Amino acid sequence: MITVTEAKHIISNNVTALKPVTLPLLQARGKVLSTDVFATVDIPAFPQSAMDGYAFAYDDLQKELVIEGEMAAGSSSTIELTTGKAIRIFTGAPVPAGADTVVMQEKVKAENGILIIEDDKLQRNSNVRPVGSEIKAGELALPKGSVLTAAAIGFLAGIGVTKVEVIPDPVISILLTGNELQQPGNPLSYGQVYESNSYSLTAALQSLHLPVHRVYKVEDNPEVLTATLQQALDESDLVLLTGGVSVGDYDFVLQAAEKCGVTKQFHKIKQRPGKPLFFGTKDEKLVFGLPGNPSSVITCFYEYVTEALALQTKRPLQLKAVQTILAKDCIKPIGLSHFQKAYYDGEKVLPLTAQESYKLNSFATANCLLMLEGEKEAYKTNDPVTIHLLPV
Ligand SMILES: Nc1nc2c(c(=O)[nH]1)N[C@H]1C(S)=C(S)[C@@H](COP(=O)(O)OP(=O)(O)OC[C@H]3O[C@@H](n4cnc5c(N)ncnc54)[C@H](O)[C@@H]3O)O[C@H]1N2
Ligand code: MOO
Repeated sequence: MITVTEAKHIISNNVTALKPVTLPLLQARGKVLSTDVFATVDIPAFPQSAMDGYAFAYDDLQKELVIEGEMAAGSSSTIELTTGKAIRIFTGAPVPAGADTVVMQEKVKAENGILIIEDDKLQRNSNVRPVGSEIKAGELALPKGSVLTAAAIGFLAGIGVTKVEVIPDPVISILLTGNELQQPGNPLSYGQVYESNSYSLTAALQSLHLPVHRVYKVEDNPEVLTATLQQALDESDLVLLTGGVSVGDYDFVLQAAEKCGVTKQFHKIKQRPGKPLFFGTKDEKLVFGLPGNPSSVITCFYEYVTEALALQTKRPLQLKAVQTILAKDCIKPIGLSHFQKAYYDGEKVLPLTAQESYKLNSFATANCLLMLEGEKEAYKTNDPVTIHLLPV
């Protein structure tokens, strides 16, 4: 069995970023640019008024100015202001040639077509946005590797970009194994359990803004599992299997993966929950065999699958680590790393009850995983510890 750190190293050494695709701007939110984006035009493309008011030539500041004409936003008029004149102007409108300064309408008296300026702070070029002051044609707008936030999308639209080259979302399939699984909403027959792993995985992916391509449900039959895994691999960049990775007579995931040409990278980690976690690769495609217990599935997703997703997408998808202190004494199993469901109040972390891997009841109220690693077994109140914050 390998350690948590070794398992994470194996993942980082075996996952490559997905091939870039070109997408319409609005489909690229949250994705990472795979090329630099340059501006092709000056923005603003014309000297632009930043206020509703009057445009004039600063050299005329001391003169009595005659108001003549009007420039609204969107005006294509190319009139030129002559000396001694001011023009009514609105925010976003082109400042006409001959004018270089705009005074806010709150700081003037405009009577009988004559403008009297009452603004002692006014300077040459006040309230005029120069051509290219947001960005100039040919300048770098956003470098390769930028995450496209809402503001980045708006910025690119604002410089006229309509498409971008980005690292796409991976195509993710979930493959559930187990004859005992029953869909929630149906009555449970004796021996059945409600299928919950596809729900927690789909929701965890949703919180990372990643869609699920398809959920397959397979009975514990090696031929059917192999054929279904093959189909899922053909369609996907990442396959998440749940259940069937342990040593039972009905645990067929490892042999199905081998038959599909998946190279085993690791199986079994010195940890709880999720000891029999499997990770394999087929070319650039990834396969995780998540141990079926509901708490093992979601813990392994957060601790390992997010690492792989971060490498496939170049997005910061891993859980955020925080150093804190324990709110009470706790123990962990000898020789295993323990990811405990816990609650962090901003000052201390409280390990919760129900740490067994078949239970989700305290996980449902946890907001972090408490990482108890290495050989130490007993921890005391106020001991320093690391936690991983769970996304909502
Ligand atoms: N002899 C041994 N037995 C087990 C070992 C071991 O080392 N030696 N390891 C145990 C550990 S630890 C884990 S974790 C589990 C993992 O087993 P599998 O991955 O093979 O999972 P299953 O046996 O298929 O299922 C385990 C458990 O989870 C329930 N389950 C499965 N899928 C779902 C689902 N979609 N929704 C809800 N619940 C699900 C399933 O009914 C079982 O109760 O192996 C231990 N055994
Ligand atoms: O690894 Mo298993 O999750 O301890 O039950």
